[in-house]
Amino acid sequence: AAAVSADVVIVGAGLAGLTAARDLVAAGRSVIVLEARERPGGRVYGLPLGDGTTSEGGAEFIGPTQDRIAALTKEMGVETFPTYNTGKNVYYRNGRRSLYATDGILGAVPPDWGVVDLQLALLSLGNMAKEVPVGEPWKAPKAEEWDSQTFHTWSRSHSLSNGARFLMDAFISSTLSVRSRDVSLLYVLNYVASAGNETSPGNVDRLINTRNGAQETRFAGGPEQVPIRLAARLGDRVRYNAPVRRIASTSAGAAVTADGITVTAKRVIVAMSPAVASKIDFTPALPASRLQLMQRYPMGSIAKFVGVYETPFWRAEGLTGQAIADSGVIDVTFDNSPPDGSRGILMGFINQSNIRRLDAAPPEEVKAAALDSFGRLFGDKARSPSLTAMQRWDNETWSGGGPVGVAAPGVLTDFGAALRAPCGLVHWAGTETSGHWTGYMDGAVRSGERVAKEVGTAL
Ligand SMILES: Cc1cc2nc3c(=O)[nH]c(=O)nc-3n(C[C@H](O)[C@H](O)[C@H](O)COP(=O)(O)OP(=O)(O)OC[C@H]3O[C@@H](n4cnc5c(N)ncnc54)[C@H](O)[C@@H]3O)c2cc1C
Repeated sequence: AAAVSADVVIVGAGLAGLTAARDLVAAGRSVIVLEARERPGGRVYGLPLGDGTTSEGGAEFIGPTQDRIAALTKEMGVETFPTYNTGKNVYYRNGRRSLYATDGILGAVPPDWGVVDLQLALLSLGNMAKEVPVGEPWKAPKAEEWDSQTFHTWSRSHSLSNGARFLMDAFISSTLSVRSRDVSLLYVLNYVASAGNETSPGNVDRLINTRNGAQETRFAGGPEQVPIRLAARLGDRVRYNAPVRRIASTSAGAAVTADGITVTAKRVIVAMSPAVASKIDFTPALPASRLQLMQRYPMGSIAKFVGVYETPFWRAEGLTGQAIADSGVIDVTFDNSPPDGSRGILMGFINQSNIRRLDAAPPEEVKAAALDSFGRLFGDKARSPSLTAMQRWDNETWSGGGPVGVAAPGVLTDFGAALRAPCGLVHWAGTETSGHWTGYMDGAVRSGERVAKEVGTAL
């Protein structure tokens, strides 16, 4: 095995690790990045369609106030374009398909019965989120109370109609890909609070909307162009196929052992979700707070399915390509066509419950179920794409699910501070550690910038 030494060794070449490497190199430090996969980007991935092109298989969109990923995108010379959003959205509920406009005051929320209840509940959610210090939800005055219940418990304490209940759960599954009973109310409040920047406080609308929200903008050539170009700039500082197995710290420094290479360094940055970091063997053992946090911060479950068509035919029918459904394996869709619309690509999310049910199903079975969903939502033409592809994040060893790690009741108040607190020579990054836009690419970049400063000061 090769033996290398550097000032800092970074574990993980996702956006967080690569950003930290960029900043440390700029500060004159020597850096080695060890990446388990054969590619950079982690949860940002160009899914091969089988004809030499790709579609967004993981992260896809950015939106207003996501300033740090926007700046990095510009720095890497990657172009962006607006998500296709002209026309009506499809709402499929109780076996009925209806169409709705999204330019009214409800934005992306379908006008179901009970939408007034829903708006009142969302309003109260927004007001509670204003009391949450971004990135430090455990310091909210009512942290104990809010972290003692799931989002499900809280939402049911409002006299919500069936439609409003469905949409409340859809809000959680479409943003976190967990069920609303899986996640603490405090976690959700922090997620809302984090959907902003230093000058514009977070709010629910910015999380869920396409126009003026987190789904507003896409990347020409896919967002993976950003980590690919950043990794290329870092050159042979980034080592692939190097899963880190062990991190040992002594008074002399740290030794990080990966398959095929050992790196000794003054400081270590672990840049990944807490659940994935828990696979690494740490010597001496991590403090209990951190070890236990890593046992309590599971990933959501999610897959993305795409179908390729000669044209984006739904556009000609006055549809955005966006849908919300209460049945079928696909519950949310988007138009993933290239910027010039030269062909049509429809993308469907397969949420936590649906992908879990299909856990052992062969790909053909998932494909048939997904095409059935597309057909119900967008008509028979949607049943016969020329190409299809699927990315099942739950099957990815080095992600363990997606899009983000979540916390059940009690975790943030009792263990949250361990998300970012350095442990000896080991520092933590990854979108889960971010204040603003935790869970998003922007949060990953922010965490990389924060940890580079932290380590720079410590060196
Ligand atoms: C389906 C899906 C849709 C999403 N949609 C969006 C979206 O539209 N917009 C948005 O902003 N965000 C979206 N996200 C979230 C976004 O992808 C993440 O927030 C972000 O990419 C996380 O970056 P990271 O660097 O923190 O972690 P990761 O990308 O997970 O990077 C961690 C890296 O560490 C590597 N690694 C893990 N273990 C080891 C080890 N032991 N040794 C060496 N390397 C290791 C992994 O291979 C990976 O490369 C989505 C995610 C998914 C899955």
